[in-house]
Amino acid sequence: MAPSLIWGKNMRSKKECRKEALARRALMSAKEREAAGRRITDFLRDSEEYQLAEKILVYASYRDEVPTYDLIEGALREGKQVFCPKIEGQAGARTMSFYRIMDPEELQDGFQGIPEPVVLQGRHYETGKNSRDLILMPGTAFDRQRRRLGYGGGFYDRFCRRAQGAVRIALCFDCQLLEELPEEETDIRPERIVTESGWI
Ligand SMILES: Nc1nc2c(c(=O)[nH]1)N(C=O)[C@@H](CNc1ccc(C(=O)N[C@@H](CCC(=O)O)C(=O)O)cc1)CN2
Ligand SMILES: Nc1ncnc2c1ncn2[C@@H]1O[C@H](COP(=O)(O)OP(=O)(O)OP(=O)(O)O)[C@@H](O)[C@H]1O
Repeated sequence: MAPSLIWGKNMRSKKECRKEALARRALMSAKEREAAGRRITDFLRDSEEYQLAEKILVYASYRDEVPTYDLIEGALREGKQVFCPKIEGQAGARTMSFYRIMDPEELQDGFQGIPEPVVLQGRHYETGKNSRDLILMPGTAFDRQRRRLGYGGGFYDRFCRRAQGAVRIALCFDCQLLEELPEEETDIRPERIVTESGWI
């Protein structure tokens, strides 16, 4: 069955939008990325959502994504519980779970070379009553209506549906913002987006 699309006139495909935003992100220098990452981290730390959250579900950044290692270390130092995503299951039936880490060294290269948490007893994040838990979402492209595209796995869309009570904030460089993204009914928008220029 074809997915139901809320498709405007002349709207570009998700694939094209991803490609454009990723190409723009790749043009940032390491220095620019680092400086922008620091500003994003500072904005986030100042937010009520971050300060109130006891549990933070955060992607472990890889390649040229908005860096999250300072955030992870800071949150651990402050005594927050930090969980990172892991892709589990065989092709065709992959799902995303989160596992608690106590130290960034507990992350090891996993799915597609992304750093993932080691699976240990008692570390699994349970979706259910998740009020005040904070999900920090990665993404490839965003727009000002807070539409979001990831790498195309649908992992965050599926996970966020199960973690209804949690607050969703996406981390994004300014250059990843496009005019208007296509959206499917299953896409879940973050409640806020933070870039190096501030909040959307
Ligand atoms: N740092 C980080 N961790 C994360 C995510 C993320 O976006 N960033 N994810 C967010 O979901 C999940 C991993 N999702 C991924 C989904 C697809 C591909 C990927 O490489 N896809 C192939 C082609 C896919 C296709 O054929 O459609 C590619 O891009 O070449 C990578 C990661 C969980 N962990
Ligand atoms: N809750 C869901 N139930 C069933 N299928 C879904 C759900 N969410 C997304 N999908 C499907 O998964 C596929 C990939 O979705 P999409 O292109 O939106 O991923 P993405 O948002 O880029 O990736 P991610 O969420 O992993 O960052 C699409 O075919 C979409 O219809």
